[in-house]
Amino acid sequence: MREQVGLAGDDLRLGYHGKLVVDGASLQIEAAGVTALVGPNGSGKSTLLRALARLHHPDGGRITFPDGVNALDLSAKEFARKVTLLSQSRPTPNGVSVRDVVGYGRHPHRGRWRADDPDGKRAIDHAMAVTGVTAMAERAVDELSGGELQRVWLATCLAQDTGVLLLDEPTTFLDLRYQIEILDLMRELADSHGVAVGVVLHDLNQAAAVADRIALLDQGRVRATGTPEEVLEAEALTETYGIRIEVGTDPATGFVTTRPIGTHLSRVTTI
Ligand SMILES: Nc1ncnc2c1ncn2[C@@H]1O[C@H](COP(=O)(O)OP(=O)(O)OP(=O)(O)O)[C@@H](O)[C@H]1O
Repeated sequence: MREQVGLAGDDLRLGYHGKLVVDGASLQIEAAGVTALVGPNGSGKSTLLRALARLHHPDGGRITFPDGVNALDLSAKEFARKVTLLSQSRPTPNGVSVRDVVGYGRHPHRGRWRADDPDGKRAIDHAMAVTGVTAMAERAVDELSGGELQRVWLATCLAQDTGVLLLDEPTTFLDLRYQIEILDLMRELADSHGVAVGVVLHDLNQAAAVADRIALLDQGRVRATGTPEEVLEAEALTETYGIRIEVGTDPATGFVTTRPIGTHLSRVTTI
């Protein structure tokens, strides 16, 4: 059984070309839980997630596992056995089959030969099954639709079989069925497999439904962290997003719901 790990960023300062875009952010991605990062465009969500995945070197602060190990001290392979990131865009390889792309996820578990990875086939088959891509296993990934490709990349992350799973807007491109299935899958991974899931979501109602904890980012700072009920609060959301947002409770599910109010349109709640 895979070890249960979480990941914490503490007082992170992150920038581009010498300009800080995340200034002193602290965030915990707890084992056996889903932590959602929400906030307006440009508030620093992707940069923060990429830093936790070691794809963006911090100008300050620490990234540690619960045992105190500094994430930056591990070898690339050791780190890749613990943490994976589904990023917003990846270059699509030409002429490579879905099965082979999902197999990339096994790379950190392989020695010099594929035979060194006895769990590989099971992990790849399982990852393809839960993301609904088994039927397209032999197709070339460059021939897939945006949503199909998104599911293949998610399968690649799942095949990596890490204790920490970071997802940057995983529901983008997906139709309603797969959006809900991926939210369900996140909960299943956290609840049944102890995975620490950190996910960037734009849909506050999806975040409220799936997350144990939410971090609200605002201009490079974590404005609030806590349960959905604590963080999704009308005044803070209205101030953060610059649009009036009403907050209520869905009588059917008990989840917090948010409703942005436009001049001509009000949001239709889908979850
Ligand atoms: N490669 C880059 N070079 C320079 N600045 C960047 C780069 N990537 C992001 N930024 C800037 O860093 C800030 C934070 O960007 P980031 O992508 O982390 O925000 P985000 O909250 O994920 O936004 P979105 O919701 O639009 O995806 C923004 O001001 C953005 O313009």
